[in-house]
Amino acid sequence: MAYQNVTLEQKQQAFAELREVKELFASRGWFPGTSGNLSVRVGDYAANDFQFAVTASGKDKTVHTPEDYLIVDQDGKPVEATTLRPSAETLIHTEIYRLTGAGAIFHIHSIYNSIVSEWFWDRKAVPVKAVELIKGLNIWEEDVQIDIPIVSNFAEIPRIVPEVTERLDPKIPGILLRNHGIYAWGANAFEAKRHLESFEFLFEYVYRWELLNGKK
Ligand SMILES: CSC[C@@H](O)[C@@H](O)C(=O)COP(=O)(O)O
Ligand SMILES: [Zn+2]
Repeated sequence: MAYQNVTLEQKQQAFAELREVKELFASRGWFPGTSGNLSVRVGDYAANDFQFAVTASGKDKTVHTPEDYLIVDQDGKPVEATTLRPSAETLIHTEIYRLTGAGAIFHIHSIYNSIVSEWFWDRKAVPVKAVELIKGLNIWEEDVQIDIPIVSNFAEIPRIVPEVTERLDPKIPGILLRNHGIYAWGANAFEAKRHLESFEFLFEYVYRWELLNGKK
């Protein structure tokens, strides 16, 4: 099927949305050393007619330039001739869109998400029990325990994708890469941001809890 290319208006709107999120996350120190990447979907998931706007690879995400974003297709390939390279991790975005129908996907590296992903690697998931911010993930059961999946962090991104396919839990809007960072998503940028903030709160909570208790 031939996909409709996004219109100029859709593209400008998607880039403006990414810019706003990028600026906020940068102010929190969430893009150290050019790490992190962001995307928003443009078009209709149900009709399988969409593309997405994604951050260009290797850019300093604490500044704004005219070369910060580009539009890619569902295989992660630029839809227009450009010298920009999409994020090196675009294939993870394509797989998350395919599996979830999300409207936005945000990836950041933080000390807390990196440490807990390594600390709980033997379980392949970070367990979190009965912390109020679990509700920020739209999970409302009382005293619930959630397990946030962790996948391997291979240098070759295509090797990570099958683990994402296998381990992604439709109830949990995020997945950790071991000693690397978190991918969080939502129906739109507002929800993806709420999920990411909730995850980061939970990771700091778990880290401090483990430290207090001194054991797994
Ligand atoms: C420079 S450290 C981070 C990268 O290796 C990568 O993990 C990352 O998050 C950013 O890659 P990018 O290609 O800029 O989207
Ligand atoms: Zn990364």
